[in-house]
Amino acid sequence: MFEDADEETLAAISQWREKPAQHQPAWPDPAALEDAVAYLRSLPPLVFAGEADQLTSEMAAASRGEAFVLMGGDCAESFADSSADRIRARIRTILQMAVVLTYGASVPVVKIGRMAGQFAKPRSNPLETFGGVTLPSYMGDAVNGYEFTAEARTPDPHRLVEAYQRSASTLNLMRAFSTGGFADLTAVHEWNKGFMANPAYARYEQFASEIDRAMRFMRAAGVDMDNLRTVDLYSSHEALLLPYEDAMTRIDSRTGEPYNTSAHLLWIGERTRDIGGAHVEMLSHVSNPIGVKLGPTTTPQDALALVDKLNPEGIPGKLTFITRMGAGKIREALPPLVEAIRQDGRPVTWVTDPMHGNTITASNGLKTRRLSAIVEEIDGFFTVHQDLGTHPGGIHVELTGGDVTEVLGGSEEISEDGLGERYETLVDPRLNHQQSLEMAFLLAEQLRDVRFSVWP
Ligand SMILES: O=C[C@H](O)[C@H](O)COP(=O)(O)O
Ligand SMILES: C=C(OP(=O)(O)O)C(=O)O
Ligand SMILES: [Mn+2]
Repeated sequence: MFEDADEETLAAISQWREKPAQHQPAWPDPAALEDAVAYLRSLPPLVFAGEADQLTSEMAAASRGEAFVLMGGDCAESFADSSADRIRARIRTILQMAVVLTYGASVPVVKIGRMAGQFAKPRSNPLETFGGVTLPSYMGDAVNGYEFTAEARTPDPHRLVEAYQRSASTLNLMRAFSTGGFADLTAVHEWNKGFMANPAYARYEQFASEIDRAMRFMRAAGVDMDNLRTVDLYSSHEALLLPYEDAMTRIDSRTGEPYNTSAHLLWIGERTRDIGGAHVEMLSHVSNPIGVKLGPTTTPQDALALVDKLNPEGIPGKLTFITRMGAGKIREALPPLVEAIRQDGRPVTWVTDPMHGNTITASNGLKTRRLSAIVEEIDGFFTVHQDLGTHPGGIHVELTGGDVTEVLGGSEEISEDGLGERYETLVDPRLNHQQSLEMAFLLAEQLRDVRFSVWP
């Protein structure tokens, strides 16, 4: 399925080594890093080239307004939370949201987990000081431990191998859950009815009962519900750790093209999207669908340079811009980028990340976000695309399947005082299960007003 690269291809893939690489851990033992990378190179791919191609074509549909993308998962996955129960809860949340969004948009929802590999984080500060002691910041379980001790915080390359293993077992469960009956539309709909049983969500009752009627109609009209028992669920993560991503880059024997086999879709973070940097160089050589986070300082020239580098031929679905502007900035910051890309003509899939531009510090010092700001950024994203006649292609969110208290607001209001109760995230605050579903209902109401291009 995958074969050895010829010299020319290898040389092309390796060009990232000549470029400046931001946000790489200071590995104390380079020989141990090399050993871990050599071992990873000998391990099988986690995803297959044909699956990545399938996702490219689905991202292309989203760029044309014929599908809507839902990407979601932890800010930072952890080894401890890659248990069956936690993975199942996250997948269940994504599936429940997807049903609501599918009804709202009346187009297929492309489901992508921010999981099975989201184990590395860029940090604002490489060092953290606590009680007079300064140590390396936590950079994700693929690099170091969260515990504030010198031992845990020292980057350890064995963690790269564990990240691969955890990714493999997570992906195995994702595949099992998406095809083994867990994703059955009828069952997912029943879970949503369970959510709606809480009077806190009474304002979504009408929408939920419309979905219920649609389900009854499908059954009455003779739709074979047995055909609606499986879904496609893709994996994605930020391609941050270059040696790991390089080790997972393999040659597809069908086409001779390199693919990053650590996930279906890889994205480049806001902090590493420098056009002359190693991350952009690395992903310019693989055939997967690629995302790039774009913050409010992005210029139209930056966006066009990324298209030139990452999708010079304008392959539909190949390049997704994940904008994370902030609720107060998106209405000014996004239009010039969308205009420039439209004039250029090469297709881009536009996705909104309404989380990372809306991070605040609560009075008790915890990092948080307001659900109202998240919803406001989504609203700005839709408004900009509606005004320009372009397609809002999807949403990228940080969420978890559990009942955490990390994001403020929601109908089961989480206040600043309640934040500390179950604040479990290792890096950024995530929507809990209920807030995720509530956001899906709010978004679905908005999607109903969007004119998707498959509609007559
Ligand atoms: O998503 C992650 C964070 O926004 C990023 O890693 C920076 O976090 P920090 O400011 O806590 O370092
Ligand atoms: C670090 C992240 O985002 P960004 O690169 O947009 O800041 C993230 O998605 O967790
Ligand atoms: Mn984050």
